[in-house]
Amino acid sequence: MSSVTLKAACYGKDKVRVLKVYREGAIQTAVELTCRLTLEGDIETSFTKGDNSVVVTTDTCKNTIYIMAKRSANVDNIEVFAQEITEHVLRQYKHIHVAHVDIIKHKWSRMTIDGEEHPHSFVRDGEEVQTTKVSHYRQGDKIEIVSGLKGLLVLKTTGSAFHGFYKDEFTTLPEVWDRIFSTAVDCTWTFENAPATALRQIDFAAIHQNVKKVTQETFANDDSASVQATMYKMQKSILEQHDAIAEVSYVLPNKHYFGVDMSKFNIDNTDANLDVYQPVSDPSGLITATVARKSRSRL
Ligand SMILES: O=c1[nH]c(=O)c2[nH]c(=O)[nH]c2[nH]1
Repeated sequence: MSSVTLKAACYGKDKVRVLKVYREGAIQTAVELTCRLTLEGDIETSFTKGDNSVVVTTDTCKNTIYIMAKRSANVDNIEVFAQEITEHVLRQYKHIHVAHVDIIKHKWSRMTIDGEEHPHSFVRDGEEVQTTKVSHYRQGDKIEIVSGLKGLLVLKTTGSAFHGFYKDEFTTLPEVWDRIFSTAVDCTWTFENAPATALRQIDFAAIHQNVKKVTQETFANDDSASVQATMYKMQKSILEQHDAIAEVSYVLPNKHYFGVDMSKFNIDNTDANLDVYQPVSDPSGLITATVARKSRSRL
């Protein structure tokens, strides 16, 4: 008898890149995605016995993504497109019990030419991407959706302080009442469990747009005591505005900008005269938190 056991297994195709063009008369729209489809189920024997009869090939996973993209009117709506793929997989392959679809949507914004939106030309105006991970379980037809925005680079030149922190013999950081605050926003939000039919009704695009708006508004308007405190305000606001969201996580690097020391040149670049900074690519601070609703039973 074997002394080992297959504890978990999952496989599929990653980095499947798709561009779908929607044509409505002269107006065209470009949607570019990077997709991953991975499967779980009665696939143990493919690992333990070399039995490929249970393997829906990773090549088929790739083809599934392309064919679903061909058929779908929702490629732009990544949470819905992902659910279309998971539904197909669970319907088609009875021995597959969980289908995971991860999608990254790249930015193609319509060009404005001579003040007019161009019908078929687009520009990558920022590296920010939209993401989703949809996990669809055959048991109970349960669908978990985690969506996100990543790579949104922001900076403010005042309205950020950091003082009153814990000090000991290792502390050298000076307290500041006015500093640069810059971060690359990585935010994910998990949807409340709901029947598959209800999940299809959620306006995912509107939620994405509003999470971005709240993130930017809070970043800009908050008199920041720390990255931690500003982040929590973003999370609280998102949960207050969206009943469909169960929890929100942020990963925010604190991209440091330090004043350049010009004392050797007899130039004052401190306090009220501080206006030349050195951006420091590393190390950076890293602040993360997840905020969820208090369970109703504890209210
Ligand atoms: O907003 C901040 N939070 C920290 O925890 C921290 N630590 C640090 O050195 N600078 C900062 N800034």
